[in-house]
Amino acid sequence: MTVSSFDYLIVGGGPSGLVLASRLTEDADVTVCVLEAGNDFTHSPEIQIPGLSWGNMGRTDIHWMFQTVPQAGSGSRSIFLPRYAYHLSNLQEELDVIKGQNIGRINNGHAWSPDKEFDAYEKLGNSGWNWEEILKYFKKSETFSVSPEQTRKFGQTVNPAFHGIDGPLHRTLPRWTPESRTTLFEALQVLGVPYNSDPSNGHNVGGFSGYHHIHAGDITRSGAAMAYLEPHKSRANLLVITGAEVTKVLLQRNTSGQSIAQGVEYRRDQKILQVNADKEVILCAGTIKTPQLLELSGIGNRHILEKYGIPVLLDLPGVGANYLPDDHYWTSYTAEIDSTIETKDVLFHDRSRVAQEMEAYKRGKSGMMTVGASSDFVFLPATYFTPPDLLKSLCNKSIEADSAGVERTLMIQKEWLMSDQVPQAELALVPFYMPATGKQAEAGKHYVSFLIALQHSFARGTVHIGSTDPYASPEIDPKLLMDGIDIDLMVEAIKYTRKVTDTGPFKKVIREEIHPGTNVQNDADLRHLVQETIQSVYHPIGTASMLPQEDGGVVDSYLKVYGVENLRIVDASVIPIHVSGHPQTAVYALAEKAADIIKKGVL
Ligand SMILES: Cc1cc2nc3c(=O)[nH]c(=O)nc-3n(C[C@H](O)[C@H](O)[C@H](O)COP(=O)(O)OP(=O)(O)OC[C@H]3O[C@@H](n4cnc5c(N)ncnc54)[C@H](O)[C@@H]3O)c2cc1C
Repeated sequence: MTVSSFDYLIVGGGPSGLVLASRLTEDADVTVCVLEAGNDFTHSPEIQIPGLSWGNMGRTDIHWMFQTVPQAGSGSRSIFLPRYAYHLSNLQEELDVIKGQNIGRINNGHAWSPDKEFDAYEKLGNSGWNWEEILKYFKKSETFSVSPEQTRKFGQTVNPAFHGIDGPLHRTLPRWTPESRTTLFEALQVLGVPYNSDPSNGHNVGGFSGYHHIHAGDITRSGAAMAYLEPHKSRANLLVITGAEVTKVLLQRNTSGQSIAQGVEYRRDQKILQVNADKEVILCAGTIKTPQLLELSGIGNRHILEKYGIPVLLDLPGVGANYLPDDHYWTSYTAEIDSTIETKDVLFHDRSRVAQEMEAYKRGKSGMMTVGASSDFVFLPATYFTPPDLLKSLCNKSIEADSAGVERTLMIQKEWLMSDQVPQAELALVPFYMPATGKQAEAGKHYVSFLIALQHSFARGTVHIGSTDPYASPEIDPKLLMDGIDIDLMVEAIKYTRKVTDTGPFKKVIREEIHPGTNVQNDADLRHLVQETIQSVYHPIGTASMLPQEDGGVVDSYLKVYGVENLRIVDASVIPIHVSGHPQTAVYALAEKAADIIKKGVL
């Protein structure tokens, strides 16, 4: 067995792991080793070119192909829940129970969340975690660029109060927008939904064109690997080992009985190896794998560990417990539209058009390949799309909570339900055929779809080991739609989407509703449709929540695991409550702040 040692061992090269690796090795005297199960795809065109990113969906070499356990609340279906692996590049994709890998990961990381949502971290007992603080780190992570033409088109400038100008990650506005964007914003105006020219300023309600992690210069995707790792790969104090799957944290007890993390065990090329941490082991393995690693190492709910014969080093019932499955689980609306309106459907049916668009991308950095699937969004508080009586009755519903922390997050979410400043539903405009069920598009026809997603699901599930096999998937049970609130909100959000497409300018271009379909009208049918079609957008959090220990927390506000020395968690699993913006930007900010905490020497 080969053993070596570093100051910090980082388990997982996703966004959080790579931010930490880059920031900690700014000090040449500090040594860091990143162990990542996946491989490095940073420079492959499928990762780099925004328009090709969707083609990565389902690639087992890039993703951990997780699947949930069958969901009683959604037709006993298992929901596909991919996770990126080896985030040395930053992607986005999905699927079933093995792993794929990709170091770094790139997404539409959006900071679009209102100040109130981040302030909730502090309200839950995490001192120093609030909007002002998170904004500081958003800005540290970002270089935001807009051209004069984009300022004219989107009404947005670089406002240094809310945007960074020299951070590692590049963000910009889309170069190509679908024709249906204008139709959408006109219809919203008729309905009284405001246009929001900068949803990053702490107020994210309304319709807007989102900015993406794309380099404004060469229009390639800007993710953790490209932004945080590539420029520093040659640092003598940084080692990144890919294809290294960590199987457990090595813990010892000192003479006073305190558990101390000493290193990790990992598998690479069929060999089992060990590496030691002189200062800390930092878990950045993500919401699904971090709780699994803790449990396999003897940290977790005593009953679960005992069930699998794992010696209990620390009884910490919060591990794997506060699983907030998705802030954006979704169904869809799809309709055929007037064929004079240009959509991306051409890319699915016309090879010569694909070649033409690739050429436009290569030569002029223009056209459909400069953007991902969706660039235009509507963020709606429930007060915009839910009748007041229904809202009141949803707020009065009681939901079972298995810890004080969960109970408090649910209370906060109920307050947000009544707020006209906290969005509850996102409609993402998808300019092509994308129904949530598998009907086929007809070649030559043009379609518009909306991904209709909830932003603050009330579901609370679990992620626990289902065996002692470190290479097996943990049991993922999001308990989708079991809370009695989400399904009603979803039904109302679908009705509102129909209202948008039935309004003025949109109504004129709609030919036929394909999904849900004109035969699905009453609430009972819509509820059934939601149960049968709901999908994940792959934004899980919370399985190692930052909360007071007595409230079911796993880490304190310095991200240190309660009751263990030298073990920290810095990834999406510590986020205790969802924000309405897509989470990746929050993860970058979290990791930037964590790096400062560690550098300041908070042990
Ligand atoms: C398909 C898809 C699309 C998404 N789209 C968006 C989007 O558009 N916008 C957005 O904001 N968010 C998006 N997300 C969510 C976003 O990717 C996550 O919130 C974010 O990546 C979380 O970062 P993390 O560092 O916590 O964990 P992860 O990104 O999950 O990184 C964990 C890393 O640890 C590695 N790892 C895990 N276990 C081990 C082990 N035992 N040993 C070694 N390495 C290990 C993994 O391979 C992975 O590289 C998407 C996610 C997916 C899966």
